[in-house]
Amino acid sequence: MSLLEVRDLTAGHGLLTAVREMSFEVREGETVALVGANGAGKTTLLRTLAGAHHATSGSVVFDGADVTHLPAYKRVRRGVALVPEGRRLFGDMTVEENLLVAGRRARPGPWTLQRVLEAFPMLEPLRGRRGASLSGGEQQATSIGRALMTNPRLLLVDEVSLGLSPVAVDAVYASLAHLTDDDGATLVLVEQDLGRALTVADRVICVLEGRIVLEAPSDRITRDEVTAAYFGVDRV
Ligand SMILES: Nc1ncnc2c1ncn2[C@@H]1O[C@H](COP(=O)(O)OP(=O)(O)OP(=O)(O)O)[C@@H](O)[C@H]1O
Repeated sequence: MSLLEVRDLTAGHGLLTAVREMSFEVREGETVALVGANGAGKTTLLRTLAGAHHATSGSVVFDGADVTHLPAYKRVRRGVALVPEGRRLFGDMTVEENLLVAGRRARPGPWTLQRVLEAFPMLEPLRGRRGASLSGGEQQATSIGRALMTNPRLLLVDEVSLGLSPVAVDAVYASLAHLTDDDGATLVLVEQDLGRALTVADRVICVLEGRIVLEAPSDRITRDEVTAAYFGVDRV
């Protein structure tokens, strides 16, 4: 059974429709990469799945229950966690405090402060550092760790690589691989780097102007085919 079922989902900003009648499913344990140019609607889609943005029409079914009209905090309790674009840490709070705050209303589950620090070894020496003083990669790790503290069944990660050095991207992906391989986590992530998306994801969904234009298992699609869909170019 699918963990997530998205049916004809539409969402927008005022008069602008950013997500147009999107339908797709995500199975438990699967990693799905959302790719598409800037402004294609990926962030609006993730925020709508998390309940941080209102759906105009269509539905979001999580673990068999319709959550379309549930606010974000209630979706968190059911196991949906969003790592937002820009990371949005509490800058004046330490890494440890950022993690503990997220854990306060957590679902019961395996993720504790200790476990997050084990999954992201780079955070252990930074426990007492303020969020605002961290590098981009350290902030991204803290932001993912914060989402894990809620014990999610579905982790939505926006712009994993944005603003990170190649070394930091590798470190963050190593931790994500650990989550999917060892813990069977279900991931939907936005990734601008197509090569990376095809490597880490089981399936790639390409979005163009708010619509899904290509959906395929990563091992049955070429980078050229994704690039063509990405730019809306028809290749014969
Ligand atoms: N707060 C907002 N107010 C008005 N329009 C918005 C807002 N956020 C996004 N949009 C518009 O909605 C459309 C989809 O944007 P969205 O951020 O979801 O795309 P994206 O694929 O995530 O792009 P990016 O990679 O730049 O984040 C764009 O046309 C964008 O300009």
